[in-house]
Amino acid sequence: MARAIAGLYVITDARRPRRVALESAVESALRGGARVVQYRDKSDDARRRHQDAKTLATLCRARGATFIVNDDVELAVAVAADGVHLGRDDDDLAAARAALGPGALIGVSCYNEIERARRAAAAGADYLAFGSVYPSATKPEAVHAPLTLFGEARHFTDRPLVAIGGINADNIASVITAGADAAAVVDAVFAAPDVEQATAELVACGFGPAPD
Ligand SMILES: Cc1ncc(COP(=O)(O)OP(=O)(O)O)c(N)n1
Ligand SMILES: Cc1ncsc1CCOP(=O)(O)O
Ligand SMILES: [Mg+2]
Repeated sequence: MARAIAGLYVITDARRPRRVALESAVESALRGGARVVQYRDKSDDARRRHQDAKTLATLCRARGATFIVNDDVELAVAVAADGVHLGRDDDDLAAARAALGPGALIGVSCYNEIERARRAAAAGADYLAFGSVYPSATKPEAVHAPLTLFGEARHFTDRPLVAIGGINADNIASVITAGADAAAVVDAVFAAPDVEQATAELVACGFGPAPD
């Protein structure tokens, strides 16, 4: 069943612009064990963004994976995504909830700010993301978020906690041990020469063998 925020959470890389390549890369990530897919594309090519998001929404639905659109509430509604991810420069949570409805999954970036997480949880966020937990080549300007935030946040919310930023096979176990329910990655999956194998390795290192 779709809609859970747990396990390996992969985020697409708009530096790989072709739709067929994008679709096949995401398909490989799903075969490797990714459970959540976020479509992240900062371009202003609305037509491509709509086509890509529609393609990935269909793919994720068929595979039972959760599909999230980054930033763009309108696009999430248009392609019937499972939800949207919002940061401090994006729509606010109440507006997104009004547009997407009570069943949508709305994730909120909390950076390294525990008070922002507390407010987002109280306002009804469905998951909270902290990062960058390690230096990120995808977003080198991101603030550093210490792993202690996951334990702190667990005191006031039972919502899923997501770690993001510079996560790879060597360090993914550390973020799960710290209390993250999901690990979000771009490069560790989509910059890998073999996307399926890289995904499977991350899943094995972070979440252990799949149950029978
Ligand atoms: C799962 C997840 N966590 C954090 C982010 C970052 O969101 P934001 O701060 O809005 O930055 P951009 O991704 O929009 O550059 C994310 N996208 N996903
Ligand atoms: C969107 C975002 N926000 C904080 S780090 C990051 C990028 C994560 O990408 P990578 O897994 O390649 O470090
Ligand atoms: Mg954003």
